[in-house]
Amino acid sequence: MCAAAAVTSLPQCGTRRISARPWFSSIPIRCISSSNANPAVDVDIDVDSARTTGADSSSTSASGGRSSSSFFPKKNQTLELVCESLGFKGKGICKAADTGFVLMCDRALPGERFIGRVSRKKSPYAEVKKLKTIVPHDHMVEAPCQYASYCGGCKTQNLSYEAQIKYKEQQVHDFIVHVGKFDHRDSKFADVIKPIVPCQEQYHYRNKMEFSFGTDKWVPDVKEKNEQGFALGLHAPGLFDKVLDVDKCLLQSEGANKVLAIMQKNWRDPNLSLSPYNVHTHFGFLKRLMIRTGRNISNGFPELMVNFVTSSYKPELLEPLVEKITTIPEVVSVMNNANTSVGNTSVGEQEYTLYGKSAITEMLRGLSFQISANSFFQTNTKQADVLYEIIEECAGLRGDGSEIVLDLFCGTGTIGLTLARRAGHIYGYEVVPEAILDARRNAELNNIHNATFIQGDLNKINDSFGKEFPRPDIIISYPTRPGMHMKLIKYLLKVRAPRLVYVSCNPATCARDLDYLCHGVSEQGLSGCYHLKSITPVDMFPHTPHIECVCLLELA
Ligand SMILES: C[S@@+](CC[C@H](N)C(=O)[O-])C[C@H]1O[C@@H](n2cnc3c(N)ncnc32)[C@H](O)[C@@H]1O
Repeated sequence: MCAAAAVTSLPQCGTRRISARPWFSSIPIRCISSSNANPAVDVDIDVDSARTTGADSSSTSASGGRSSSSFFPKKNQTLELVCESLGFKGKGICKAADTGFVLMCDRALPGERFIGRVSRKKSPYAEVKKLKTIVPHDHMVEAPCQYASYCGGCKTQNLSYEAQIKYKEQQVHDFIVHVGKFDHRDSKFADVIKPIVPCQEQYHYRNKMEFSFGTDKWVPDVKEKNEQGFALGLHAPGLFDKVLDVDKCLLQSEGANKVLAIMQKNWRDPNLSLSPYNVHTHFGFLKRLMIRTGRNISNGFPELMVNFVTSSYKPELLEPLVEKITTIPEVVSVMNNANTSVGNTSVGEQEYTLYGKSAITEMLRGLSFQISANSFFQTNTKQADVLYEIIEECAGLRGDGSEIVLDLFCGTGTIGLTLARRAGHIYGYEVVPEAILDARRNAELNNIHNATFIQGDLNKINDSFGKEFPRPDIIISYPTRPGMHMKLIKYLLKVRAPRLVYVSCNPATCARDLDYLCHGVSEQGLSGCYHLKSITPVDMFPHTPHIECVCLLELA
């Protein structure tokens, strides 16, 4: 078995794209030659050798005992399958009996035996839609949310939390081995991958939810044309124009649910003449409802911001709703982002305060942060505290005020500011100008004077990057899901900061970037210069497939 995935040409973005091939977590793989590889998919796995996987041989399939290379199911073919594990994006990984051919099924959970129909062929695997469960999955629990089985948000609510985190931990391990090319047979490997840090609060942990208004109410399992009617809720999975009407979401705070309930009771009242925005005709007024939960920094009580995203500015139309929702004492801010564009964005061209303050506050690691309607802020505050504590431990600042910290992808400056107390100076880098303004404001709010925030695109850096600040002793890098651009990898390998803390929200691109930093990038003539000291998976979002990781790298 080869633990390495194939390396092919670098696409334009400058880094290998990682295809979401989650099944490799549990099956033997072999390298594919770069000449055979799809140039758009730079890390790929051939499942040819998957015959020995131990897929449940008692399940029937159309394979007839052939190898996976000769077996390829037809579109619409029905198969009886057993889900073996959970992969990337939370899809269930199944294998056709005898062949090991991989089929992925949304919402299939480990241990579940089911009938599935092949919906999509995507060599070298296929996607399956579940038709009927024959034997339920292992570690089954009752999902407390009535929408859990079809809302796109919580895919694993009816899988015990212990099992959820076990599969997340497994995924990180497998990406590190198969994409990152770290040798799991190495005696030190077991110490490098730390146990996943679970989330103490598995419900009501989100401090921000965005609901859509829609003209097409989505009723699950009704094909194509759905029940007509207006809806306020969450987009049906994969359907931008259909909205699942929800009156409660168990991931948001109790206060936010009170707001949602009042909205549901009132917004359709014909006397208010409110219309949801139609994404096809572009008529209609109400686009989105965003509810944010923060905390009053003087008394610690929750405070709520409600943000209406509308297609025009007509405060008189919103007034009756504002009156109703402000009867909830926690509501301290009602905002209106008016957006005339046809795009699906919640950021308005103009922002108006309809009631109270224009920003709410929150505490993180003892610091206060201002959160305005469109500010980026970690969505699980309590677990962000835990994540930042791990980051701080990894950063290992001496605390003598001498060290320079570079906080890449700094957002509103939260990580850097929490480290500033023990650092000489913090330099934060971020592409969104508003986030930089928030970061500067947050520094002021906390009386922090040793932090500088610089706006810039880290995908477009050149050789002069790094001239604005002294050589860093510690670099924190927390990119978005695509991971780091090759230009940034080159900079990191050139500047050789003694300590690098890589925080990731995508274990696939995380593993790729760790491979670059530790083993080099042969196509670019770059040698790796780091040792992976530890990787700590952190569960920030129970019931969803998301996983964060904090990786500590030290100069080799
Ligand atoms: C995962 S968030 C981390 C934010 C922050 N460090 C925190 O802990 O809350 C990633 C951040 O990277 C920023 N970002 C995305 N692409 C970027 C780019 N090309 N250059 C600089 N910043 C970027 C995003 O705007 C976002 O604030």
